[in-house]
Amino acid sequence: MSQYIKCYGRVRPSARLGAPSESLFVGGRVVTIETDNGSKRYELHHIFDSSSSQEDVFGTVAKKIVEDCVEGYNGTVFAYGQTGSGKTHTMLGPCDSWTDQELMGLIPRSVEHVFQHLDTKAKECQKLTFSVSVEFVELYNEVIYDLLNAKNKVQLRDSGKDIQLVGALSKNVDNPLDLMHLVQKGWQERSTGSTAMNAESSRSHALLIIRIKTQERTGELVKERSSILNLVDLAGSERQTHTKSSGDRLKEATNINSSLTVLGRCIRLLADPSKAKGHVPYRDSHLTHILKNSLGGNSKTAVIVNMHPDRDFAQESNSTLMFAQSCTMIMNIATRNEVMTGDQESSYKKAIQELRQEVDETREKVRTEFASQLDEAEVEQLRLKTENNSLRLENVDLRAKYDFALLKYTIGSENEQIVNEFKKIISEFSAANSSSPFECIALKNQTLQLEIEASEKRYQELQKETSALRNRYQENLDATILMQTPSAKERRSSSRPKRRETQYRPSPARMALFAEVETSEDAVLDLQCQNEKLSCELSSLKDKHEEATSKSIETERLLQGEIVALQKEVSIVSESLRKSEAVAEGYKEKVTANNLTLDKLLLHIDASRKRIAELELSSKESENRSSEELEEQRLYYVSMIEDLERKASDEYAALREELNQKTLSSNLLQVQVDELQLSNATIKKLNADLSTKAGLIRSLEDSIEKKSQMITRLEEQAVLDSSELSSTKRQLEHSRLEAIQWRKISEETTSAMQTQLKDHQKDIDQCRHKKKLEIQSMQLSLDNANARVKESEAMMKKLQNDEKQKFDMKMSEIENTFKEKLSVSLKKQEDTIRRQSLAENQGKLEVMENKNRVLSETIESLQSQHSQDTEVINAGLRTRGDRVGYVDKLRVEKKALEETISQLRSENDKLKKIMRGESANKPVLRSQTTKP
Ligand SMILES: Nc1ncnc2c1ncn2[C@@H]1O[C@H](COP(=O)(O)OP(=O)(O)OP(=O)(O)O)[C@@H](O)[C@H]1O
Repeated sequence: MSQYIKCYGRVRPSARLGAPSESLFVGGRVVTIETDNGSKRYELHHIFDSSSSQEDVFGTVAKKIVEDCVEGYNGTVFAYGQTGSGKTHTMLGPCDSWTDQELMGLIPRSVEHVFQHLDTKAKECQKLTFSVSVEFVELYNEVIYDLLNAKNKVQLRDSGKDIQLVGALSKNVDNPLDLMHLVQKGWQERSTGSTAMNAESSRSHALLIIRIKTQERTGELVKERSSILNLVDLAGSERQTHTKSSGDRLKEATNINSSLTVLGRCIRLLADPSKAKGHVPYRDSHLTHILKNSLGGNSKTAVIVNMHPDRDFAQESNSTLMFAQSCTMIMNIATRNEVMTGDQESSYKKAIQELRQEVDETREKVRTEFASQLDEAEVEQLRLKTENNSLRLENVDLRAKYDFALLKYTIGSENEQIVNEFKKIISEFSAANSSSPFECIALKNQTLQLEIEASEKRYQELQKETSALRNRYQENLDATILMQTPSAKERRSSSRPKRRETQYRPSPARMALFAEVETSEDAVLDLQCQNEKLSCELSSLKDKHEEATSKSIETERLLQGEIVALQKEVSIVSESLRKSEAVAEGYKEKVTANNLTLDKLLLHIDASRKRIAELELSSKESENRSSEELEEQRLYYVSMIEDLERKASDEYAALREELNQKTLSSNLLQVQVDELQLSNATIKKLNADLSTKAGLIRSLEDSIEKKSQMITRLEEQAVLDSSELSSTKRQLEHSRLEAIQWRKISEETTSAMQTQLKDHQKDIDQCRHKKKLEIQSMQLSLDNANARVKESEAMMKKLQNDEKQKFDMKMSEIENTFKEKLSVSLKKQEDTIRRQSLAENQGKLEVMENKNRVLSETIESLQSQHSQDTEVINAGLRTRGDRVGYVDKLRVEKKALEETISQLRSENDKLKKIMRGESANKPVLRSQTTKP
């Protein structure tokens, strides 16, 4: 991670008594300084004014660096400024204040925070162990002293990767108090002195080095992190005139100034991008050498520049601010110092297994919770059912009472009383069933109905009575009429008016009858009145009934509506329940689907990780192979060239010796020439080998190209994976939104699922991030390998060309000199040999010719003897046995003679060969000498 050095300013309170004359004006990130040459404006990461607290400074400057240190990044904080500007105040705090929560400086706060953060991490992760060690040194007059060990001298060793303090005591600590005790002890040892500006001025640069190591175990995987936290309090950067120093103080100041000058030089170079990659003179001073990694290296660095606000120090403050400005331009590349050991694959597998187990456990928990809630709901349902049953029973009881009352009522005895009793029961009933108005009204209705029926019955009875009385009255009336009406004779004589009237006098029985009729008529009238009253009552009752009926209908309607609404609600609720069940099912399915996707993703991640590992392995292998091969080739060629050089020089020496001594024969020279030819052939072969190796390198490059393509494909795959992930995320989000609408259980399930999935998501993101980092690192290593291969190839080619050229030149030189000398000596030798051999062979030839002559003479004599013998044999050997014996004897003799002849011939041939050989050697030698 590359980032610029963070630079902060801090202005101390004015030291002047009375009216201060300040030259520094702070405004957030900007500070304006008024100098003799006008006002200047500087912008840093933050400027702390004189009212800023120690806590503010620590929180802004060092807290994050300390936390990053615990996470494996190197960190440095150093204070720069003129003497008395508040560097020690900022870094350590006022004298003996490191237990004062308000005044303690950056070092005690950092120490406390390191342990706090480590403890928190250890609590979060049970398998985390850590160790903290501390070194404390000072740099005084360009010598490093150990402040923890009686100011022993310390040497610097630059391992390339980091700077080691050889001879410095490193103390292990496990709590902030112990560490601060060491710091306090060391600080007392520090070189201080009194100057004109500070009674207790630091005359050395103090370096507190805290080394943090953490080890985190996840399954088989062990993650080891190590980091260094440098807390530096520099000596004052002032000019000598201000300190009014002399003697030792002056020497100290000169040394301080020289080291700070080197620091300034390094920073100026690092701040200039065109020069930053060039040579930076870190080694010119111990201070810059120790801070090498903190300036443009592997560290997260913060600089605090301390300043006096007073006008007297404006120039110093200005140069301090210029230093700070340069620091803001320095780029550091901080990387985590982390090493992973153990079986990564199995640890990942284990982690996945643990996650799966967690998922299963959460699922089981949700399931049991859901089941318990269902049980509770069932119990509640049961309770309601029993309550309902008891109410029903009560209702039945009341109905029985009501029926009894009704029976009594229908019997008709004590109507009013029964009605009252009935009403009482009804009211009781309605009181008991206050929750059910519908039933109450129905009962009231029924009561009224019964009342009406009773009234109707009474009315009918009365009507019957009335009709019976009316009949009786009619009968009586008819009888009276009969009695009053005269017979036909009488009717005829009825024309006689008054006489008959006056003559008719009713009998007493008839009079009684009349009276009875009159009473019955009165009774009928009474009854009619009663009847009318009753009909009135009836009509009013009917009205009431109708009213009650309409009311009951209305209520019934309302209740029906309510029932319908309730039923609807119930159906909605049951529907929603069904839906939520379906949704829950859907969730379950989604969970399983998500799990499957997760599994797939994990598998995919596994596969890609394996692929990456394979690729890494193969790239490493190919890298190793190519580097090994190149190394081998280089060594081989170097050895070959050396061999050849050696051989050539040996040969050259031998030849020179031979030439000087002139004793070796031309055959040996011929052999050497042949060897040289052979070596030429070997060189050609080597050239051919080189071309094949170049082909091999080209094929390696191809394979690297292929691998990089594969990496891009993997990256594309990762992008695809991420899109897949985002779609899964969207799905999950949608599901979550759906889930919010439903019941609490579903919400809980969803939230549980969400947290679960978030965790997975986090894991997946982490895995993706790791994968990306791995791919990046692989890419980097591949690029490096490519670059190295190319470099080594170019080097090899150059080397080969150089060596070849050298070799060719040497060879041609040797060849030329050799040929020159050889041709001269060969000519001489040839002449002598030719002369000698001619002389020798001439004599031998003569001898041989003599021998030949003798032999041919012998052959001729033998042939003549043979013819003579044949004649003798033909004449003398008469018997077959004689002939055979003689022939055998002759054969033996012939054989012996033939052997002698063949010997002589071979001798002759040899001589001829020698003769011919000499003459055949001549052109070869000549051709060698004349060849270019
Ligand atoms: N921000 C501040 N608030 C209060 N007092 C301060 C502050 N800064 C410095 N001082 C006081 O100023 C005096 C000098 O400060 P300090 O010793 O820290 O300076 P220094 O830069 O370390 O000097 P030197 O380089 O000579 O060691 C001390 O008495 C200190 O308490």
